[in-house]
Amino acid sequence: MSTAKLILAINAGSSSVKLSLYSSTPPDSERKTGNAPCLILQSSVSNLTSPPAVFSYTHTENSSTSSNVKSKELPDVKSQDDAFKHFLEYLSKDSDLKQVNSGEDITFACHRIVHGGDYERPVVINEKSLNYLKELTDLAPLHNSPALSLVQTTLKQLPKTTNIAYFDTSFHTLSMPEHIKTYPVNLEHARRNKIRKYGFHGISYSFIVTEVAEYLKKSVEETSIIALHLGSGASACAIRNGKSLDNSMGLTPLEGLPGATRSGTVDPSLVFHYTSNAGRISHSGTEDMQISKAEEILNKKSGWSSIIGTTDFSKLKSDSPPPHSELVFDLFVDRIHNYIGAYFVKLRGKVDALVFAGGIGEKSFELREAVVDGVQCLGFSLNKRANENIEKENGIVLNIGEESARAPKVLICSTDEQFEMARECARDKEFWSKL
Ligand SMILES: Nc1ncnc2c1ncn2[C@@H]1O[C@H](COP(=O)(O)OP(=O)(O)O)[C@@H](O)[C@H]1O
Ligand SMILES: CC(=O)OP(=O)(O)O
Ligand SMILES: [Mg+2]
Repeated sequence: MSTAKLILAINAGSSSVKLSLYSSTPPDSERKTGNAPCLILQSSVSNLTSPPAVFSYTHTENSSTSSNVKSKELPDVKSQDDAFKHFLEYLSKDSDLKQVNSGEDITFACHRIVHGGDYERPVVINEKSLNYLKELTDLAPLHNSPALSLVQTTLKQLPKTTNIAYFDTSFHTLSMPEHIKTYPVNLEHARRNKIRKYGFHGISYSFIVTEVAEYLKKSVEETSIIALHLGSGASACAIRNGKSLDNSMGLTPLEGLPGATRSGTVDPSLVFHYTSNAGRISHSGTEDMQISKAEEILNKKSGWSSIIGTTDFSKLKSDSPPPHSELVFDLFVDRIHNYIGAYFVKLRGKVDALVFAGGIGEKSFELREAVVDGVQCLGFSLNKRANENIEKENGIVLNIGEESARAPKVLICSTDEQFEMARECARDKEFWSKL
């Protein structure tokens, strides 16, 4: 009898929901590494911030099944929860997927929850942990609330499934030094109110450093990189000897690089000049999310979409780019340079690679070229042909740098937060022992 169980990994991003279904046997008591989960199905709903939303659904073992969907527009899907419900309904009607007869077949649901507060590792979702996470919703206004509504939907629709929360913050929490985590404000007040730098995209950075280390044939503990996760939310991370040293995001995912709808770092007094009622509660806040007008503007009405009118970054280099496209492109490259320069210094120049990831990092060759062009002084150099022809290459990590024994590499990593959660889940004896 097979002991394999199904793991559904759910990644609610700010503009998308990405879902992957895996099968996995229980962790091996002999081997520490556990078993790599085996991918059965991949699905996503993207463009949630530039409707209509687009649905895709692919059986990995059966490329010819009629259940597969390449890209279908879903005009009625407006939120992450709508997207998840659409996926669950589609899955329940998919008679070609032999491994799933009903929702009861899914043993674990791994949820990406962006803000985990003080949680240092993943946690089973129960009343206590759910209440704690609800208290954090205001600290990740674009993420925690939608992700928790997916948790509620899972609890309702898949009542037999064990739900586990994985946090973007955990990767940074234990290793980021105190002087980097601390904001220069009254320490007592900051401690009482849990005000510090948390850092985000940690599930992605954990995946990236593991895969890059394997590519470089080094151990994770010997691998130091500057990683850029550039998607609807964008951040940079300095990883020293496999661990997070610094991340450009802060108390919330607003700090640092600009995003599709987020301003990133601005002079903090800008909010008082921008609107005189900045501190009032926003009308778009819900019962679960009490955000101020200033937070709403900086999180949802800023970023490049506020300048070019779309959250679709690929429009910047299209045949008819919107007005101010060049300004937005140059501004983004400039802010990325700020972090590469700073992190190169923080890593004392001991950098194995500059790594591009996320929707923009993986797809925009123009952005990669402009970024690398500006950091040649640090020894990075690009192979333009390789950079422009990555579609022809296979592999999770691709080299787009000029070959040189001494120079740091320039890499693209197809990041996979769903796989990272499933991989962690597959080797966690504690979670399996409670089944
Ligand atoms: N070919 C492309 N060129 C440039 N940007 C792209 C391309 N395809 C997708 N993107 C951008 O990637 C971003 C989404 O990245 P992703 O990491 O999937 O987002 P999320 O933050 O929702 O997880 C969007 O801003 C989208 O415009
Ligand atoms: C933390 C964050 O910004 O996530 P995403 O890029 O998925 O929106
Ligand atoms: Mg994302």
